[in-house]
Amino acid sequence: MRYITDAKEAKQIDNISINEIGIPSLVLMERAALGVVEEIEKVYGELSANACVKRKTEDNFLNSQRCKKSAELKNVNSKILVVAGMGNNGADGVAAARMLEHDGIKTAIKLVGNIEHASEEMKKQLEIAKNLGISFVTDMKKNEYDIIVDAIFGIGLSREITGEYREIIEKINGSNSYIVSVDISSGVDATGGKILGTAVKADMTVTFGNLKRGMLLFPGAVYSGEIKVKDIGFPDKAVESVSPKAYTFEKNDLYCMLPQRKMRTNKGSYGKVLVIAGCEAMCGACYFSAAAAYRAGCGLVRVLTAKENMQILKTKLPEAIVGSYDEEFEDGIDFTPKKEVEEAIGWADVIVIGPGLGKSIKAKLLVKRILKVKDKTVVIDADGLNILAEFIENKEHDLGNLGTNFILTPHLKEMSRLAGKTTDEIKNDMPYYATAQAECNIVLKDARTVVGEGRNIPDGKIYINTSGNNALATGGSGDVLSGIIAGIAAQDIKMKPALAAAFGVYVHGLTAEKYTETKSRYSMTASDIIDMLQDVMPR
Ligand SMILES: NC(=O)C1=CN([C@@H]2O[C@H](COP(=O)(O)OP(=O)(O)OC[C@H]3O[C@@H](n4cnc5c(N)ncnc54)[C@H](OP(=O)(O)O)[C@@H]3O)[C@@H](O)[C@H]2O)[C@@H](O)CC1
Ligand SMILES: [K+]
Repeated sequence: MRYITDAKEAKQIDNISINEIGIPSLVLMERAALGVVEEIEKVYGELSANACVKRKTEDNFLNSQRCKKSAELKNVNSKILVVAGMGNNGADGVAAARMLEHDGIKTAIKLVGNIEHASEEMKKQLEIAKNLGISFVTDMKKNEYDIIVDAIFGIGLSREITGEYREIIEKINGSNSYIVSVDISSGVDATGGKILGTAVKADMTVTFGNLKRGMLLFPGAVYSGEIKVKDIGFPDKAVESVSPKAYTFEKNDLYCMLPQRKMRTNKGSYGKVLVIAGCEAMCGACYFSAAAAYRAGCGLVRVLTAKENMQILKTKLPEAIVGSYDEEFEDGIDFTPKKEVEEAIGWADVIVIGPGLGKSIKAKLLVKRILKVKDKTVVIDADGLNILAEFIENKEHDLGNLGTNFILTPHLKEMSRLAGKTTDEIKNDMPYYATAQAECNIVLKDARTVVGEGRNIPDGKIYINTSGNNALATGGSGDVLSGIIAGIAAQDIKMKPALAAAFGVYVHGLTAEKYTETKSRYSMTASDIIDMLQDVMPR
């Protein structure tokens, strides 16, 4: 598990490390600059060997790829230009320039901003650089440098970028150079990922201590390139006392998140998932969800679906207990769920409702019933969410009333209906909409899915997913996710629903990474996601 900080938390960690624990600011800065230099020298080595770097497009931002380029970028004088602002981000850049020169790589510095406003550390770094005779330039010629280091603004960016700052950022973006941003791309808001007027389109960002939210969330993610996190010596004590609200998973978490498979266990030991899904002639979504729950490791899956789907489900997924909710409706539209539905609800540890369920009266009555469940984790997905949105619109329900046992899995459009906001509003502040609107847990799905714990959960966390790729943009992918989350939650009913949801999202993403190691990202289907679970779940 890795912390992700916002601008305020990152500054607090700086502050505690320096002012309370007593690590000198210049010591941290020296390590930060060394971290930048280490990464630059790797790139520089490739450039010197006539390899160059392909600038990324939005589509392949997750996979910054180096490639051969024929353009003649080599310059006999200065190879690297550090563009430095007047704060400590600029100071990191000036320190890095000094170290690059020390290592024999010709480096120049271009200052931006009013030197009278330079921070104390910046003044010190400038003094050292001048004493060493590092060259300063006043102009930045296009394509003169192999590498440009963006050290204009870091986490101290506080407003829209205008004037000379804007001009230089546009010049940097218009160059052919490989661009390395120090700590965060200048122009990206470290908290929300917004672009404050303009921003540097980095090929690589070397960030210090912890990932910043803004470089993972859109649109900031597109401007960050490949991200390298450098440990510059912020003590754990400082990080823990700030206890950042956001986190992400890493591969080694796979082995500690799920309960161990002990020797003397049976199918009853790993939980029971009930999937209420599929309407007449809509069987696929139900199958995907149920099959994924099994592959995610739960012990038993039971399905309640439309009568017409039963045979095909029994054939395609013989492992599942298949029943129908249809019999329950024989009394007409005034029915209340009776035997089979009530019995199945009582049986389950975790319930999924919604995939392919349709919006019929039957579906609405089923959702209404499930919304009353209080004592088990419930995943509401797809049509379940659309029906819930309708209830909310008709004032029959309130998003705020759903308890902490519920996990909603909306994509942006579904969240827009649930929250009564535009998709742009949701898109621009995903952490807020994943946490602040409801008491329940929300899996807000996008290329960078955000999972939030309800607004009233003390110390509620936000999970920002970093696994996966665009191979997941395929029909049925969401149905599979609902099943994975339920399958994980069922194995440990004490696990917080938000944690099960976040881990499910992470595992779902890993399937795409695994798949595209050997196969085309254009070809992955929902069935492939289910199959790949065998390769990504712990052995
Ligand atoms: N603390 C430490 O020792 C360590 C810090 N570290 C490094 O320091 C970075 C944070 O440094 P920081 O706090 O000095 O902020 P930074 O990002 O340089 O920007 C502040 C400057 O920008 C200016 N400014 C802001 N917005 C503007 C705008 N739109 N347009 C124009 N100007 C604008 C602002 O001006 P002002 O608002 O004061 O007028 C001020 O001059 C961090 O990201 C990391 O790289 C590491 O070395 C580890 C140790
Ligand atoms: K920067």
